[in-house]
Formats: sequence, C-alpha cells, structure tokens
Amino acid sequence: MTPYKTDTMTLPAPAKLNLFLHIVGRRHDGYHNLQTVFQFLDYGDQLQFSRRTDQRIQLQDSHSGVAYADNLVVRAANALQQAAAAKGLATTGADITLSKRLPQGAGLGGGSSDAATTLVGLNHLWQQPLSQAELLQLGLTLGADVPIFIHGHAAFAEGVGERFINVEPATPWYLVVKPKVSIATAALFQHPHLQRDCVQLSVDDWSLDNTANVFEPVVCALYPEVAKLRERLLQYAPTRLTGSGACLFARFDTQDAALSAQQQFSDLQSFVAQGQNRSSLIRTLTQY
Ligand SMILES: C[C@@](CO)(OP(=O)(O)O)[C@H](O)COP(=O)(O)OP(=O)(O)OC[C@H]1O[C@@H](n2ccc(N)nc2=O)[C@H](O)[C@@H]1O
Ligand SMILES: Nc1ncnc2c1ncn2[C@@H]1O[C@H](COP(=O)(O)OP(=O)(O)O)[C@@H](O)[C@H]1O
Repeated sequence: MTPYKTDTMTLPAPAKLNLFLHIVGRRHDGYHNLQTVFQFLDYGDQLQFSRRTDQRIQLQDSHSGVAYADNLVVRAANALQQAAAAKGLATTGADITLSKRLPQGAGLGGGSSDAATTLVGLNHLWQQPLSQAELLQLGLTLGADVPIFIHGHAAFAEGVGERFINVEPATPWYLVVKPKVSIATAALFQHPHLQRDCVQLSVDDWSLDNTANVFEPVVCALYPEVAKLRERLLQYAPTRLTGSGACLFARFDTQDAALSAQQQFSDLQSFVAQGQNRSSLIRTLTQY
C-alpha cells in the first residue's frame, strides 16, 4: 500500500467579503441569480485533520454552538466519504478539530468556509478521491457559498455564486464590525423590498462606485443598529455590508489607519484584516 504523504494537516478557513452584491433574477428552484465579487480576508477559523484507523468522523468544536450533526464540517466530511464510496474509492475516518473565530450570521461565510476547508483538506488527506470539479459540485450541495472557498481565488461570480471569473481587485485593509443582530439569510432573500432586477454587468464593468449591496437598505431598515453603525463607520472610511449581513466592512489604505479607527468600536466585536485575492487555504495547502 502506498504510504500517505501526511497524517495530520492544519488548514485555515478564511472569511470572505462580497465587495458588491446584486440580484439579477429569481430561479424556479426558489434561489436567486446573483452577481458579486468575492474577496478573501487573512482572518478566519482553523481546522486540524488527522487520519483515523477506522471509518468514523469525530469533530471537536471550540464553541460554534451548532448541533453536532448540523455542523457543516461534519456534513462535509460525511458527504465526501459517501461520494468517494460511490466511486468505489476507500477512505479512512478522521479526527477534526475546529477552532472557531468567525462570528456566525455575519455575511463572512464562516460555516461555508469550514465546509470547504473540510472537503479540500480531507480530499488531500485521503489521496484525492474526488477531482476539483467533483469537489465544487459536492460543495454546492452544502451551500451556495461553499464553491468559492474551494476555488480559492477572488472572483466575479454569477449563478447562485458558483460560476467564477478570477479578478484581482485592490487589497486594502478592512475594519470588519459585527452589529449585535442576527440575520437569517433565507428570510432576507424573500423580503418584499429587496431589489431583484439589477442590470447585468460584465466582469470589466464593475467598480465599487457603480455597484452596491442590495441587502444593505433592507437590513438597515429592519435593524436600526446596523444603520447607526454604518453611519459611525462612514465617518472614517467608505463602508458596505457583506453578504446578507450583519457585518459591515470599512476600507482603509493602511493597517495603521484601520487599527486606529477600530479603537472607536470597542463596544462591538471587530477585527482588522487585509483583503487577499488568493485564499490562505490554497496558499497553505501547497505546504502539504
Ligand atoms: C448571501 C450570500 C452572498 O455571498 O452570503 P451570506 O450572507 O450567507 O454570507 C450567499 O448567497 C448565501 O450563501 P449561503 O449562506 O451558502 O446560502 P445557502 O445556505 O445555500 O442558502 C440559504 C438560503 O438563502 C436563499 N438563497 C441563497 C443563495 C441564493 N443565491 N439565492 C437564495 O435565494 C435560499 O432561500 C436558501 O435556502
Ligand atoms: N461550522 C459552522 N460554523 C458556523 N456556522 C455553521 C457551521 N455549521 C453550520 N452552521 C450554520 O450555518 C449558519 C450560517 O453561518 P455562517 O456561514 O457563519 O454565516 P453567513 O452565511 O452569514 O456568513 C449558522 O447560523 C449555523 O446555523
């Protein structure tokens, strides 16, 4: 039997930002067609994977607060084991440790990033039972945001967010602040005031100035705390909502400027991180 290259891997699960988010139509399956640009942050969760001698998946979770079977890490590991078995390929089990740092319901894609890192990490540990195309397809069954984290490069995305054209936007420093509200993505997509008829852009047409996040006015109307926080952040830098919220990100030219503004938001959960066009997951993976 060929020896495995590695028995244990530690991989990041970075956050994403939606630099803009437009809805361009509704689909028959209830989902919406989007146009968005995803960029990664050098900040996120961390996952450790170790091969087991039996077939079990065991997750140790540092306070994500999600029920074991619902955790996207467990769901991703089980889905990968089943997909490999369907191809007649053997896998082992795995011990997985999730160190959770990203807030949830934040628009940062934390759960989706954990799922993607699990798929990519275990696929590597188990000697690639699935191709990259198969991983992307499997990821999409776990959530619309999972494929971008598997892809791992900043992209102009369409469809439900699974069709990509790589882009290289500027990589400023961001101050990301989480208002004290929790937002349910599915309910927000159904809101009657949500703009769903944005003009289709092409990849070369978008800029921060000619785009918006269509969720932002709806979230600000529903949650005055978010509107107030947005006003506060706008005093320091251009600010936008990421995903369906609740986090807002303010854009700075330097780390010092972002850190200095952060001092004014000590009443809330926040962090400063630089935008990345190649995700830390993909960069770290090359070390294994
Ligand atoms: C809005 C975005 C933008 O990146 O991010 P978040 O705010 O969640 O981070 C994503 O489209 C969210 O992706 P994700 O959170 O993976 O969504 P899913 O679990 O697949 O879907 C949750 C629910 O949102 C709705 N949904 C999601 C994506 C989409 N393109 N159209 C939809 O209508 C559906 O009602 C679905 O049942
Ligand atoms: N490992 C996980 N980390 C975070 N959330 C998870 C995880 N597994 C399942 N979830 C569920 O996914 C939901 C969305 O989480 P998350 O991806 O962090 O937010 P968002 O989509 O707003 O960026 C959570 O509210 C939680 O119920």
